[in-house]
Amino acid sequence: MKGKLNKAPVWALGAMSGTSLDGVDAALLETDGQQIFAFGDSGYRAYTDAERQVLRAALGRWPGDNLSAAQQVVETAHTELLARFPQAGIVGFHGQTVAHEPRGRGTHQLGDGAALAEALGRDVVWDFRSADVALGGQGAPLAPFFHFACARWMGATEPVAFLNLGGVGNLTWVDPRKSGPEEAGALLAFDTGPANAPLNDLVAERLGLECDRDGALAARGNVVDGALELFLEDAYFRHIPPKSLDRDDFALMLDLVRELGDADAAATMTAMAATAVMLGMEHCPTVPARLLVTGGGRKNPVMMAMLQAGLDCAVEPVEAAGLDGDMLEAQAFAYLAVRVTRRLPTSAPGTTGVAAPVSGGQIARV
Ligand SMILES: Nc1ncnc2c1ncn2[C@@H]1O[C@H](COP(=O)(O)OP(=O)(O)OP(=O)(O)O)[C@@H](O)[C@H]1O
Ligand SMILES: CC(=O)N[C@H]1[C@@H]2OC[C@@H](O2)[C@@H](O)[C@@H]1O[C@H](C)C(=O)O
Repeated sequence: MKGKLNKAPVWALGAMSGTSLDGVDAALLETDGQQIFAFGDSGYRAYTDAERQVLRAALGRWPGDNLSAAQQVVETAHTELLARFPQAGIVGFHGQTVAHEPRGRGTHQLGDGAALAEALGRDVVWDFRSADVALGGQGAPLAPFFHFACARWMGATEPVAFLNLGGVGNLTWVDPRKSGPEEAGALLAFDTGPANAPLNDLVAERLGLECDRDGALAARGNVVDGALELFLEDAYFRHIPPKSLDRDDFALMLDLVRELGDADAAATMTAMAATAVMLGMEHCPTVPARLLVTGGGRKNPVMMAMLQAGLDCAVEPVEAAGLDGDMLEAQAFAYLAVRVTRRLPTSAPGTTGVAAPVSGGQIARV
């Protein structure tokens, strides 16, 4: 009887606080840990400017540093948002990545799952990345197993690719004809390069803006080839995936546009993000039928046009396939939470470079 119950779909609530530090996304998903049965309500809780400053100060810090204020920000924002969704029995809590060095000190997500479980009175799955890193994987990206389920849900019959343009960019090539996400050759995933984070930092520093909304600034500028070429010389682009990045691994690219006017600097940084994706696409086993774009960067028409101009496949927001590009990552952590409770793998050699499929995550029970 227990085994039978374990296969039933459940409603799970996923929460993601991404590298662009804008806020927390939460979304409900009905799943058995393999198939998507239904998408549910979602919500967003922005960080205040004061909270964002506290989080920024925590970037690059590791456990043992005094991070109690930042941890409190993460836990309070999540508790406030997640309490709005009493429907879900289980919560998938990613937390806030503040440092990521898979070949060095590890990976660090702020937020204590046990504290959140107690505050919400619900079981919380958390610490999704550590086990993969401990076993030699990159610990990221983790959304690819969910991308496989999305491709199946869409009815895809040939390879498709998902691109997340968040603070960092990450690409997943999916072959939906494979039996499952852990099968060899089903997935290839990796971080492509910086996406919005350095562009946000540029416009914040120069103009006090949160982002280059709708690509308005980049649209008025010209791409400066010399700066773009210097950026593309970075060895990261030649590394064979899987590979992953920390938010600020490319922070020095701000120096490459330091002498440029605002519009040219924005256009050049937008081209840097788009060209990094184009180079990433060359690593895919086949040209996918379509590149479905999720994350905030899909709302930047300049970035999207540059991608379409440089690629041989259709470049479309995930909404073209019936998905929600603002919530895909939150949904992914709802999906992964159910997989963890059912001891199904959450990463594999093709997604993080881990030697064998691994089921990561800890479960904090109430
Ligand atoms: N209308 C818009 N025009 C241009 N850029 C936008 C727009 N809306 C959002 N963005 C960009 O998208 C970013 C937010 O993207 P998203 O929420 O996907 O990132 P994230 O989840 O925090 O990052 P990651 O996926 O790396 O963890 C914003 O910080 C901004 O740079
Ligand atoms: C260490 C970490 O938090 N990485 C994030 C980051 O943001 C985008 C990209 O870099 C991706 O690798 C990952 O997030 C998504 C949700 C993932 O794991 O799939």
